[in-house]
Amino acid sequence: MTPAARIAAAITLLDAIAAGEPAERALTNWGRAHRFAGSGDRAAVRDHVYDALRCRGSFAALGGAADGRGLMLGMCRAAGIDPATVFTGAGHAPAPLLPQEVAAFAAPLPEAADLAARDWPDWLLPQLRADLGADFDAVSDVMRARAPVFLRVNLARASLAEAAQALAQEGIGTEPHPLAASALRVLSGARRIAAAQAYLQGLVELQDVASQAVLSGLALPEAARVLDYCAGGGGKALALAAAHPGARITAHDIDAGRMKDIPPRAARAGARIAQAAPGKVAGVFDLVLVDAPCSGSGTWRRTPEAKWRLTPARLAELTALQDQILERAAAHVAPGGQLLYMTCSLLAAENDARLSAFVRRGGFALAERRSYSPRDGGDGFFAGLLRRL
Ligand SMILES: C[S@@+](CC[C@H](N)C(=O)[O-])C[C@H]1O[C@@H](n2cnc3c(N)ncnc32)[C@H](O)[C@@H]1O
Repeated sequence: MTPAARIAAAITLLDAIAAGEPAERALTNWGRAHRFAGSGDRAAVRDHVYDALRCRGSFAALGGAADGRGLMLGMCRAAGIDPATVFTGAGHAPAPLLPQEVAAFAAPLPEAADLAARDWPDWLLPQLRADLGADFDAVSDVMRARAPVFLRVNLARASLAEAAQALAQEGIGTEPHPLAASALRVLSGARRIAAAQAYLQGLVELQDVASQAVLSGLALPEAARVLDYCAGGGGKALALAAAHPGARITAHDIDAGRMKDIPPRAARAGARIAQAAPGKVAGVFDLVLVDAPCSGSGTWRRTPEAKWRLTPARLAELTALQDQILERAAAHVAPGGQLLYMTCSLLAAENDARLSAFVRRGGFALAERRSYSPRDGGDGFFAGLLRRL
Protein backbone atom coordinates (compact mmCIF):
# COMPACT_ATOMS: atom_id res chain seq x y z
CA MET A 1 0.00 0.00 0.00
CA THR A 2 1.16 3.54 -0.67
CA PRO A 3 1.32 6.01 2.26
CA ALA A 4 -1.76 7.73 0.80
CA ALA A 5 -3.69 4.42 0.60
CA ARG A 6 -2.87 3.75 4.27
CA ILE A 7 -4.31 7.16 5.14
CA ALA A 8 -7.42 6.41 3.07
CA ALA A 9 -7.85 3.15 5.02
CA ALA A 10 -7.49 5.04 8.31
CA ILE A 11 -10.20 7.50 7.19
CA THR A 12 -12.65 4.64 6.58
CA LEU A 13 -11.78 3.05 9.92
CA LEU A 14 -12.10 6.31 11.87
CA ASP A 15 -15.57 6.84 10.39
CA ALA A 16 -16.57 3.31 11.41
CA ILE A 17 -15.25 3.93 14.95
CA ALA A 18 -17.13 7.24 15.15
CA ALA A 19 -20.29 5.31 14.16
CA GLY A 20 -19.80 3.08 17.22
CA GLU A 21 -17.54 0.21 16.19
CA PRO A 22 -14.80 -0.45 18.80
CA ALA A 23 -11.36 0.38 17.37
CA GLU A 24 -9.85 -3.07 17.87
CA ARG A 25 -12.80 -4.77 16.20
CA ALA A 26 -12.72 -2.30 13.30
CA LEU A 27 -9.00 -2.96 12.78
CA THR A 28 -9.47 -6.74 12.94
CA ASN A 29 -12.35 -6.63 10.43
CA TRP A 30 -10.34 -4.38 8.15
CA GLY A 31 -7.39 -6.81 8.33
CA ARG A 32 -9.64 -9.75 7.37
CA ALA A 33 -11.11 -7.86 4.44
CA HIS A 34 -7.66 -6.72 3.22
CA ARG A 35 -5.59 -9.89 3.35
CA PHE A 36 -3.20 -8.45 0.77
CA ALA A 37 -2.08 -5.82 3.31
CA GLY A 38 1.33 -6.71 4.75
CA SER A 39 2.39 -6.36 8.37
CA GLY A 40 3.97 -2.97 7.66
CA ASP A 41 0.70 -1.72 6.15
CA ARG A 42 -1.34 -3.00 9.08
CA ALA A 43 1.00 -1.41 11.59
CA ALA A 44 0.93 1.93 9.74
CA VAL A 45 -2.88 1.97 9.48
CA ARG A 46 -3.18 1.07 13.18
CA ASP A 47 -0.76 3.85 14.12
CA HIS A 48 -2.77 6.41 12.09
CA VAL A 49 -6.01 5.31 13.76
CA TYR A 50 -4.59 5.39 17.28
CA ASP A 51 -2.77 8.69 16.71
CA ALA A 52 -6.06 10.21 15.56
CA LEU A 53 -7.98 8.84 18.56
CA ARG A 54 -5.33 10.20 20.91
CA CYS A 55 -5.27 13.61 19.21
CA ARG A 56 -8.89 13.76 18.12
CA GLY A 57 -9.53 17.30 19.33
CA SER A 58 -6.37 18.88 17.95
CA PHE A 59 -6.45 16.98 14.63
CA ALA A 60 -10.09 18.04 14.12
CA ALA A 61 -9.12 21.67 14.82
CA LEU A 62 -6.17 21.46 12.43
CA GLY A 63 -8.07 19.57 9.73
CA GLY A 64 -11.26 21.62 9.90
CA ALA A 65 -13.59 18.65 10.63
CA ALA A 66 -13.98 15.79 13.12
CA ASP A 67 -14.76 13.01 10.62
CA GLY A 68 -12.09 10.57 9.45
CA ARG A 69 -11.04 12.79 6.56
CA GLY A 70 -10.78 15.89 8.78
CA LEU A 71 -8.74 13.96 11.33
CA MET A 72 -6.28 12.69 8.72
CA LEU A 73 -6.01 16.17 7.24
CA GLY A 74 -5.23 17.41 10.76
CA MET A 75 -2.67 14.64 11.19
CA CYS A 76 -0.94 15.75 7.96
CA ARG A 77 -0.89 19.34 9.13
CA ALA A 78 0.48 18.40 12.57
CA ALA A 79 3.21 16.34 10.89
CA GLY A 80 4.08 19.09 8.39
CA ILE A 81 2.98 16.95 5.41
CA ASP A 82 1.57 18.85 2.42
CA PRO A 83 -1.95 17.34 2.11
CA ALA A 84 -1.99 17.99 -1.65
CA THR A 85 0.63 15.21 -1.95
CA VAL A 86 -1.66 12.74 -0.12
CA PHE A 87 -5.21 13.77 -1.04
CA THR A 88 -4.71 13.25 -4.79
CA GLY A 89 -7.51 10.85 -5.71
CA ALA A 90 -4.95 8.79 -7.63
CA GLY A 91 -5.09 5.00 -7.15
CA HIS A 92 -6.26 4.28 -3.58
CA ALA A 93 -5.46 7.78 -2.26
CA PRO A 94 -8.17 9.91 -0.58
CA ALA A 95 -10.20 12.18 -2.88
CA PRO A 96 -8.56 15.50 -3.88
CA LEU A 97 -8.81 18.49 -1.53
CA LEU A 98 -11.96 20.63 -1.58
CA PRO A 99 -11.60 24.44 -1.64
CA GLN A 100 -12.81 24.74 1.98
CA GLU A 101 -10.21 22.19 3.07
CA VAL A 102 -7.46 24.17 1.37
CA ALA A 103 -8.78 27.28 3.16
CA ALA A 104 -8.87 25.48 6.56
CA PHE A 105 -5.28 24.45 6.02
CA ALA A 106 -4.19 28.00 5.30
CA ALA A 107 -5.68 29.34 8.59
CA PRO A 108 -3.11 30.27 11.27
CA LEU A 109 -2.00 27.45 13.57
CA PRO A 110 -3.42 27.57 17.13
CA GLU A 111 -0.93 27.78 20.03
CA ALA A 112 0.69 24.41 20.86
CA ALA A 113 -0.69 24.42 24.45
CA ASP A 114 -4.18 25.20 23.15
CA LEU A 115 -3.96 22.28 20.73
CA ALA A 116 -2.81 19.87 23.45
CA ALA A 117 -5.68 20.94 25.75
CA ARG A 118 -8.17 20.03 23.00
CA ASP A 119 -7.09 16.40 23.29
CA TRP A 120 -8.83 16.03 26.66
CA PRO A 121 -12.63 15.77 26.91
CA ASP A 122 -13.97 19.34 27.36
CA TRP A 123 -15.95 18.57 30.51
CA LEU A 124 -12.85 17.18 32.25
CA LEU A 125 -10.60 20.17 31.55
CA PRO A 126 -11.33 22.22 34.72
CA GLN A 127 -10.76 19.14 36.90
CA LEU A 128 -7.53 18.22 35.13
CA ARG A 129 -6.19 21.77 35.26
CA ALA A 130 -6.88 21.86 39.02
CA ASP A 131 -5.43 18.40 39.70
CA LEU A 132 -2.31 18.68 37.53
CA GLY A 133 -1.62 22.32 38.40
CA ALA A 134 1.64 23.57 36.91
CA ASP A 135 2.13 20.19 35.20
CA PHE A 136 -1.02 20.51 33.10
CA ASP A 137 0.59 21.65 29.84
CA ALA A 138 3.51 19.24 30.03
CA VAL A 139 1.31 16.23 30.91
CA SER A 140 -1.18 17.16 28.18
CA ASP A 141 1.65 17.19 25.69
CA VAL A 142 3.07 13.82 26.78
CA MET A 143 -0.37 12.20 26.67
CA ARG A 144 -0.72 12.94 22.94
CA ALA A 145 2.19 10.69 21.97
CA ARG A 146 2.38 6.92 21.75
CA ALA A 147 3.19 5.20 25.06
CA PRO A 148 6.50 3.37 25.33
CA VAL A 149 6.48 -0.41 25.79
CA PHE A 150 7.94 -1.80 29.02
CA LEU A 151 8.80 -5.27 30.18
CA ARG A 152 9.06 -6.46 33.76
CA VAL A 153 11.96 -8.81 34.25
CA ASN A 154 11.04 -11.76 36.45
CA LEU A 155 13.90 -11.21 38.89
CA ALA A 156 13.13 -14.58 40.48
CA ARG A 157 14.31 -16.12 37.19
CA ALA A 158 16.89 -13.77 35.63
CA SER A 159 18.82 -10.57 36.22
CA LEU A 160 18.05 -7.47 34.20
CA ALA A 161 21.25 -7.97 32.16
CA GLU A 162 20.48 -11.65 31.48
CA ALA A 163 16.96 -10.85 30.31
CA ALA A 164 18.19 -7.96 28.14
CA GLN A 165 20.75 -10.26 26.53
CA ALA A 166 18.19 -13.01 25.85
CA LEU A 167 15.87 -10.43 24.28
CA ALA A 168 18.68 -8.93 22.19
CA GLN A 169 19.40 -12.39 20.74
CA GLU A 170 15.81 -12.40 19.46
CA GLY A 171 16.06 -8.93 17.94
CA ILE A 172 14.41 -7.02 20.79
CA GLY A 173 16.41 -4.00 21.93
CA THR A 174 15.88 -2.74 25.50
CA GLU A 175 17.37 -0.47 28.13
CA PRO A 176 16.85 -0.25 31.92
CA HIS A 177 14.55 2.47 33.24
CA PRO A 178 15.24 4.47 36.42
CA LEU A 179 11.65 4.24 37.73
CA ALA A 180 11.78 0.50 38.57
CA ALA A 181 14.66 -1.91 39.16
CA SER A 182 12.78 -4.67 37.29
CA ALA A 183 11.93 -2.58 34.21
CA LEU A 184 13.27 -2.71 30.67
CA ARG A 185 12.08 -0.16 28.17
CA VAL A 186 11.68 -1.67 24.71
CA LEU A 187 13.59 0.29 22.08
CA SER A 188 13.07 -1.97 19.07
CA GLY A 189 11.39 -5.20 18.02
CA ALA A 190 8.29 -4.75 20.25
CA ARG A 191 6.16 -6.75 17.82
CA ARG A 192 8.42 -9.80 18.37
CA ILE A 193 7.83 -10.01 22.13
CA ALA A 194 4.80 -12.33 22.17
CA ALA A 195 6.73 -15.00 20.22
CA ALA A 196 10.09 -14.50 21.95
CA GLN A 197 11.52 -17.35 24.07
CA ALA A 198 12.36 -14.89 26.86
CA TYR A 199 8.63 -14.13 27.10
CA LEU A 200 7.38 -17.69 26.60
CA GLN A 201 9.78 -19.00 29.26
CA GLY A 202 8.67 -16.45 31.84
CA LEU A 203 11.80 -14.28 31.95
CA VAL A 204 9.77 -11.18 31.12
CA GLU A 205 6.17 -9.96 31.19
CA LEU A 206 4.61 -6.93 29.56
CA GLN A 207 3.95 -4.38 32.30
CA ASP A 208 4.08 -0.63 32.45
CA VAL A 209 6.98 0.80 34.47
CA ALA A 210 4.76 2.73 36.89
CA SER A 211 2.79 -0.45 37.66
CA GLN A 212 6.13 -2.05 38.52
CA ALA A 213 7.41 0.89 40.57
CA VAL A 214 4.26 1.10 42.66
CA LEU A 215 4.94 -2.31 44.22
CA SER A 216 8.59 -1.64 45.07
CA GLY A 217 9.77 -1.26 48.65
CA LEU A 218 6.83 -3.03 50.29
CA ALA A 219 7.84 -4.42 53.70
CA LEU A 220 6.24 -7.86 54.05
CA PRO A 221 6.70 -10.60 56.65
CA GLU A 222 8.24 -13.91 55.55
CA ALA A 223 5.53 -16.09 53.90
CA ALA A 224 3.19 -13.08 53.89
CA ARG A 225 -0.49 -13.68 53.19
CA VAL A 226 -1.41 -11.43 50.26
CA LEU A 227 -4.81 -10.82 48.67
CA ASP A 228 -5.06 -9.15 45.26
CA TYR A 229 -8.71 -8.10 45.56
CA CYS A 230 -9.13 -6.70 42.00
CA ALA A 231 -6.71 -9.07 40.31
CA GLY A 232 -7.94 -8.92 36.70
CA GLY A 233 -5.30 -10.63 34.53
CA GLY A 234 -2.93 -10.77 37.50
CA GLY A 235 -0.31 -8.16 36.54
CA LYS A 236 0.17 -6.93 40.11
CA ALA A 237 -0.08 -10.40 41.68
CA LEU A 238 2.62 -11.72 39.33
CA ALA A 239 4.90 -8.75 40.01
CA LEU A 240 4.49 -9.27 43.72
CA ALA A 241 5.19 -13.00 43.40
CA ALA A 242 8.46 -12.25 41.61
CA ALA A 243 9.57 -9.69 44.23
CA HIS A 244 8.43 -11.78 47.23
CA PRO A 245 8.83 -15.46 46.29
CA GLY A 246 7.81 -16.57 49.80
CA ALA A 247 4.46 -14.75 49.71
CA ARG A 248 1.24 -16.76 49.61
CA ILE A 249 -0.87 -14.89 47.09
CA THR A 250 -4.61 -15.18 46.48
CA ALA A 251 -6.19 -13.50 43.46
CA HIS A 252 -9.83 -12.35 43.48
CA ASP A 253 -11.98 -10.42 41.02
CA ILE A 254 -15.70 -9.71 40.77
CA ASP A 255 -15.48 -11.19 37.28
CA ALA A 256 -13.85 -14.63 37.43
CA GLY A 257 -13.41 -14.59 33.64
CA ARG A 258 -10.94 -11.74 33.91
CA MET A 259 -8.60 -14.01 35.89
CA LYS A 260 -8.47 -16.75 33.24
CA ASP A 261 -4.95 -15.77 32.14
CA ILE A 262 -3.51 -15.97 35.64
CA PRO A 263 -2.81 -19.76 35.64
CA PRO A 264 -0.86 -19.75 32.33
CA ARG A 265 0.98 -16.55 33.24
CA ALA A 266 1.87 -17.91 36.68
CA ALA A 267 3.02 -21.20 35.14
CA ARG A 268 5.31 -19.30 32.72
CA ALA A 269 6.74 -17.28 35.60
CA GLY A 270 7.13 -20.29 37.92
CA ALA A 271 4.86 -18.59 40.48
CA ARG A 272 2.00 -19.98 42.57
CA ILE A 273 -1.15 -17.87 42.76
CA ALA A 274 -4.35 -19.22 44.33
CA GLN A 275 -7.74 -17.93 43.24
CA ALA A 276 -10.85 -17.09 45.27
CA ALA A 277 -14.26 -17.18 43.58
CA PRO A 278 -16.04 -13.82 43.28
CA GLY A 279 -17.25 -12.65 46.69
CA LYS A 280 -15.82 -15.76 48.38
CA VAL A 281 -12.61 -14.51 49.96
CA ALA A 282 -11.98 -16.22 53.30
CA GLY A 283 -9.80 -15.02 56.16
CA VAL A 284 -7.43 -12.13 56.63
CA PHE A 285 -4.17 -11.13 54.96
CA ASP A 286 -0.98 -9.22 55.81
CA LEU A 287 -1.37 -7.20 52.61
CA VAL A 288 -4.49 -6.52 50.55
CA LEU A 289 -4.01 -4.92 47.14
CA VAL A 290 -6.86 -2.90 45.65
CA ASP A 291 -5.98 -2.10 42.04
CA ALA A 292 -9.33 -0.40 41.65
CA PRO A 293 -11.46 -0.04 38.52
CA CYS A 294 -11.02 3.60 37.49
CA SER A 295 -11.24 6.05 34.60
CA GLY A 296 -7.85 4.81 33.37
CA SER A 297 -6.96 8.42 32.62
CA GLY A 298 -3.27 7.73 33.31
CA THR A 299 -3.27 5.12 30.53
CA TRP A 300 -5.22 6.99 27.87
CA ARG A 301 -2.18 7.02 25.56
CA ARG A 302 -2.74 3.26 25.20
CA THR A 303 -6.55 3.28 25.25
CA PRO A 304 -7.53 6.63 23.72
CA GLU A 305 -11.10 5.53 22.92
CA ALA A 306 -11.78 5.30 26.67
CA LYS A 307 -10.94 9.00 27.04
CA TRP A 308 -13.85 10.02 24.83
CA ARG A 309 -16.24 7.45 26.36
CA LEU A 310 -15.87 8.64 29.96
CA THR A 311 -18.78 10.79 31.18
CA PRO A 312 -19.35 12.71 34.42
CA ALA A 313 -21.98 10.11 35.39
CA ARG A 314 -19.57 7.23 34.81
CA LEU A 315 -16.87 8.97 36.82
CA ALA A 316 -19.31 9.40 39.72
CA GLU A 317 -20.20 5.69 39.48
CA LEU A 318 -16.52 4.80 39.57
CA THR A 319 -15.75 6.85 42.68
CA ALA A 320 -18.72 5.26 44.49
CA LEU A 321 -17.49 1.82 43.43
CA GLN A 322 -13.96 2.63 44.64
CA ASP A 323 -15.35 3.50 48.10
CA GLN A 324 -17.37 0.30 48.19
CA ILE A 325 -14.44 -1.89 47.11
CA LEU A 326 -12.14 -0.28 49.67
CA GLU A 327 -14.63 -1.09 52.43
CA ARG A 328 -15.01 -4.71 51.32
CA ALA A 329 -11.30 -5.29 50.80
CA ALA A 330 -10.43 -3.64 54.14
CA ALA A 331 -12.45 -6.30 55.96
CA HIS A 332 -9.75 -8.81 54.91
CA VAL A 333 -6.77 -6.89 56.32
CA ALA A 334 -5.26 -8.64 59.37
CA PRO A 335 -4.64 -6.60 62.55
CA GLY A 336 -1.52 -4.48 61.88
CA GLY A 337 -1.75 -5.41 58.19
CA GLN A 338 -1.53 -3.17 55.12
CA LEU A 339 -3.97 -2.10 52.43
CA LEU A 340 -2.52 -0.78 49.16
CA TYR A 341 -5.04 1.25 47.14
CA MET A 342 -4.03 1.96 43.54
CA THR A 343 -5.46 3.49 40.39
CA CYS A 344 -4.10 4.32 36.97
CA SER A 345 -5.91 7.66 37.17
CA LEU A 346 -4.66 11.22 37.08
CA LEU A 347 -7.77 12.52 38.85
CA ALA A 348 -7.73 13.52 42.52
CA ALA A 349 -11.39 12.46 42.73
CA GLU A 350 -10.28 8.84 42.26
CA ASN A 351 -7.05 9.13 44.23
CA ASP A 352 -6.48 11.41 47.24
CA ALA A 353 -10.19 12.07 47.67
CA ARG A 354 -10.92 8.36 47.98
CA LEU A 355 -8.07 7.84 50.47
CA SER A 356 -9.21 10.80 52.61
CA ALA A 357 -12.80 9.57 52.64
CA PHE A 358 -11.62 6.08 53.61
CA VAL A 359 -9.34 7.30 56.41
CA ARG A 360 -12.17 9.51 57.74
CA ARG A 361 -14.35 6.42 58.12
CA GLY A 362 -11.79 5.17 60.68
CA GLY A 363 -9.70 2.07 61.39
CA PHE A 364 -6.79 2.86 59.02
CA ALA A 365 -4.02 5.47 58.79
CA LEU A 366 -2.24 6.57 55.64
CA ALA A 367 1.38 5.36 55.79
CA GLU A 368 2.63 6.40 52.34
CA ARG A 369 1.33 8.09 49.23
CA ARG A 370 2.93 7.80 45.78
CA SER A 371 2.01 9.22 42.43
CA TYR A 372 3.67 8.69 39.08
CA SER A 373 3.27 11.18 36.27
CA PRO A 374 3.27 10.23 32.58
CA ARG A 375 6.22 12.66 32.52
CA ASP A 376 8.17 10.02 34.50
CA GLY A 377 8.05 7.79 31.41
CA GLY A 378 5.26 5.33 32.13
CA ASP A 379 1.53 5.60 32.74
CA GLY A 380 0.02 7.98 35.25
CA PHE A 381 -0.37 5.93 38.43
CA PHE A 382 -1.34 6.54 42.04
CA ALA A 383 -1.03 4.54 45.25
CA GLY A 384 -1.80 4.99 48.93
CA LEU A 385 -0.51 2.51 51.50
CA LEU A 386 -2.77 2.27 54.55
CA ARG A 387 -2.09 0.51 57.82
CA ARG A 388 -4.79 -1.04 59.98
CA LEU A 389 -4.78 0.68 63.38
C1 LIG B 1 -7.58 -2.03 37.12
S1 LIG B 1 -8.30 -3.57 36.84
C2 LIG B 1 -7.16 -4.67 37.61
C3 LIG B 1 -5.86 -4.90 36.86
C4 LIG B 1 -5.00 -5.98 37.47
N1 LIG B 1 -4.79 -5.79 38.89
C5 LIG B 1 -3.65 -6.08 36.78
O1 LIG B 1 -2.63 -5.61 37.33
O2 LIG B 1 -3.60 -6.70 35.72
C6 LIG B 1 -9.64 -3.56 37.96
C7 LIG B 1 -10.32 -4.89 38.15
O3 LIG B 1 -11.29 -4.73 39.18
C8 LIG B 1 -12.33 -5.63 38.96
N2 LIG B 1 -13.51 -5.22 39.75
C9 LIG B 1 -14.48 -4.34 39.43
N3 LIG B 1 -15.38 -4.25 40.42
C10 LIG B 1 -14.95 -5.06 41.41
C11 LIG B 1 -15.45 -5.41 42.69
N4 LIG B 1 -16.58 -4.88 43.17
N5 LIG B 1 -14.77 -6.30 43.44
C12 LIG B 1 -13.63 -6.85 42.97
N6 LIG B 1 -13.10 -6.58 41.74
C13 LIG B 1 -13.76 -5.68 40.98
C14 LIG B 1 -12.52 -5.58 37.45
O4 LIG B 1 -13.17 -6.74 36.98
C15 LIG B 1 -11.08 -5.44 36.95
O5 LIG B 1 -10.54 -6.69 36.59
